[in-house]
Amino acid sequence: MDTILVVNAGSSSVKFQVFSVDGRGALERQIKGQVDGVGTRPRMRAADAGGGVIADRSYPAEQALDVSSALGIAGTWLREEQRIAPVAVGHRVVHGGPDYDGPVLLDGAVVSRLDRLSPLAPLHQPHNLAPIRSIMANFPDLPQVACFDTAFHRSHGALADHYAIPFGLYAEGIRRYGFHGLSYEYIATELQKVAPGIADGRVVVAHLGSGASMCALRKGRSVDSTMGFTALDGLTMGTRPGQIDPGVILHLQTAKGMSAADVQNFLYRECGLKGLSGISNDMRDLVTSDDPHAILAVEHFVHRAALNVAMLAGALQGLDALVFTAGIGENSAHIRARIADKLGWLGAGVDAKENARHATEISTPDSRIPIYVVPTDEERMIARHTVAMLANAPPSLG
Ligand SMILES: Nc1ncnc2c1ncn2[C@@H]1O[C@H](COP(=O)(O)OP(=O)(O)O)[C@@H](O)[C@H]1O
Ligand SMILES: CC(=O)OP(=O)(O)O
Ligand SMILES: [Mg+2]
Repeated sequence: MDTILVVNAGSSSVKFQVFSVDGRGALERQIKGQVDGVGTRPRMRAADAGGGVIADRSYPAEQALDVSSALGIAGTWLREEQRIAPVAVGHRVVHGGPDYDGPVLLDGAVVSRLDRLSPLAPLHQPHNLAPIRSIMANFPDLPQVACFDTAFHRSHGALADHYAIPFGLYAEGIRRYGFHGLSYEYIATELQKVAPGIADGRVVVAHLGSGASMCALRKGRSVDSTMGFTALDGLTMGTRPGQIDPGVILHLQTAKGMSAADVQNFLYRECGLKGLSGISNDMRDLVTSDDPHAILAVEHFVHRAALNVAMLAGALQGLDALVFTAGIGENSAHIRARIADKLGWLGAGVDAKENARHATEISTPDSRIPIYVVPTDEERMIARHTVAMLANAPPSLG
């Protein structure tokens, strides 16, 4: 049986999965792992097909100071200890720019083109491309497929896609792309199974992780999202501010003499939960803290999330369901309850018991809006795209 490796480098973690694929293209997960706590408490964990732990290792912070080192840890373990020999590798690549509305088979020219988008996703794109280059150098015949966060949002209409800036800049690629599209695409397919009654309705999906965004789905397609040209806009995030008046940036440059590089570092690494709390970018550290700055940071996250649900409900002209997913959305009953509480005026209500056990449906029977928790699986989505790409490009299989 063939094996597919999937690599998903996020802003604070490296996730990977190994799938077996049978002759009909059906996928079965063999290994699921991640290296997280990058720069703070690096830890690699991996489980086998049955969910049994096959690795759980902690590393000194200086051994995984950045996502590249985390990629090295995962790669060495997969190669040397698990002896993985995949027939193809699927990668999450955050930014596809205006050129890509679907997955692409990678070669040197495509990688160069994607590299030009690195300034638009400095926390992700370089880490997405690093393993592609390294695999290309060491295994030049191994097919590699890039799957983009932006692709699923290409269904947006002009109103969602344009900024109110001179029209010609759109053709130069200055658009509201949206991100986390692989997660939303997966959730859209999952909803057909777990909540078929609402899967074709108007759904806001809240992908709340280290990077956080929301997507307005209508009939399973993205019609709007809180992120735009880059993954900076929208919600309060771990280290990114979310929505911010561009005047603040101008002020930082003119009054405080910050360079473009300073501002980039500030916006991607020093803001959000980390900047507000002065304590941590990790929601787990903040929800358990009674420090007033931590309390403000959590309240800000909740407030902005609730405002954005209402904004996207406006884009959808109604709301048939709200779905929570990703690290915070799947694991923090506390944050879910607080966001839902702020949506009480819309008729949203959370059942404390169902929420505490992370049930699929956590709303009360009389909630006007059904609320779901659906674990995302960007890697499985990437594996599906990779298998489909190989089926359409059989020569690469060899
Ligand atoms: N039990 C929990 N309570 C609160 N936050 C959590 C919990 N588990 C995970 N998280 C949050 O999830 C975030 C990671 O989410 P994830 O979707 O994996 O992010 P990314 O893909 O951007 O690295 C962590 O930063 C952490 O704050
Ligand atoms: C686009 C983005 O912010 O991704 P992540 O949440 O994985 O950092
Ligand atoms: Mg992620």
